[in-house]
Amino acid sequence: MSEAIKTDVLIIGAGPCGLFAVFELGLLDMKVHLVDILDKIGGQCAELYPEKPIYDIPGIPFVTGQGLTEALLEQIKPFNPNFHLNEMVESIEKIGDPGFRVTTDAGKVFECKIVVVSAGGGSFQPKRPPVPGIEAYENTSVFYAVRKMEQFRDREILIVGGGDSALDWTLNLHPLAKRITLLHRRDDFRAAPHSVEQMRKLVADGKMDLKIGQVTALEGADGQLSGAQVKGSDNAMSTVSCDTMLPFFGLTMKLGPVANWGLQLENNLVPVETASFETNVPGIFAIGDINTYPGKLKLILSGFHEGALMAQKAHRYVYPDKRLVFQYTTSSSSLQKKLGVN
Ligand SMILES: Cc1cc2nc3c(=O)[nH]c(=O)nc-3n(C[C@H](O)[C@H](O)[C@H](O)COP(=O)(O)OP(=O)(O)OC[C@H]3O[C@@H](n4cnc5c(N)ncnc54)[C@H](O)[C@@H]3O)c2cc1C
Repeated sequence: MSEAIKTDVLIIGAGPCGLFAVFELGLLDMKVHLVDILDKIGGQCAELYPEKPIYDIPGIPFVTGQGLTEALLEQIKPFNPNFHLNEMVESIEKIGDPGFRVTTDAGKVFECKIVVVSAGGGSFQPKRPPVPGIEAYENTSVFYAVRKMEQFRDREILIVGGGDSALDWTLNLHPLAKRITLLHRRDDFRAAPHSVEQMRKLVADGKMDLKIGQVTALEGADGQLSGAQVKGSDNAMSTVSCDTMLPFFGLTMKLGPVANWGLQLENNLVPVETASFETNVPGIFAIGDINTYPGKLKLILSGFHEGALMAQKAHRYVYPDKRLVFQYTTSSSSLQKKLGVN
């Protein structure tokens, strides 16, 4: 087990509500680390609708999902939060009163006084392609994410999909792979046009292969892939030689390990009381889409409000001897100093 990272607050989920919580906690002098299973910051806004407009963020008539994420990141810059992406929080263990040891699937350990669960609808998990027996190859020859590129050096890789992930990994892994074949069900890609252009140039130069069709079966033994049978758009069958397959079929949200943390659950949501958004476990708070209470609206603005009230109660745990004085950012020189604006 690695040495524990010590922090005041560990936030699970770097969606908009987790991000704004960093601001509210930072104003009250609490240091934060955030963990997210995604490879990017912004939760649903960045993953599901980066280019769609949001019209109901108070005071901002129009902003895209990605635009909001970038604005939140700019706002929390003075507090220098630490992000741990591509990692899923698996377990939370009570070690103090309050005090918690939090462990990720990458073996990273945090020791913190407060946990804030801002896990949205749960963890984003990859969709499994409908190929019989694929489970037997998962994590040995079939991978749904690239955590370390080096792992794929000199591999004969079949990348399946037509979106940004499929195209980005085709281009990124191309220099170190033995050979890359990109397979998509039609010769039309949803990915950024520039990436598609680069991929087509590599194909034209004979540096990689492009196939149109769908995987119908896998060939290999003991979890080691040797090829994939492909049905072409003309129904002709062929075999693509490969030792590794990377399917990128999008993500779906599943509650995941949140269910195992000793938190009360109601229809896969975490009930909280509305003065501080604390859960049934003192010191663990839940904000944003993951929580439930009478009248809850799954809106970003609700999560912002929840984060502000959560920080007030969290302060009592982190600084039990300090009295909190309510202050406005417009008029408090101490808050402005923390924001680096005076
Ligand atoms: C298409 C669409 C349009 C929308 N439009 C609007 C709108 O106009 N206005 C509005 O207010 N809202 C809108 N919403 C809803 C809004 O996006 C959500 O309310 C908001 O994203 C919730 O934020 P959050 O931070 O609570 O959770 P999320 O954004 O869901 O982020 C949660 C994060 O937690 C991570 N996570 C979960 N479990 C774990 C774990 N165990 N370990 C590590 N990480 C974990 C997930 O990977 C995820 O990144 C829209 C949603 C969709 C899908």
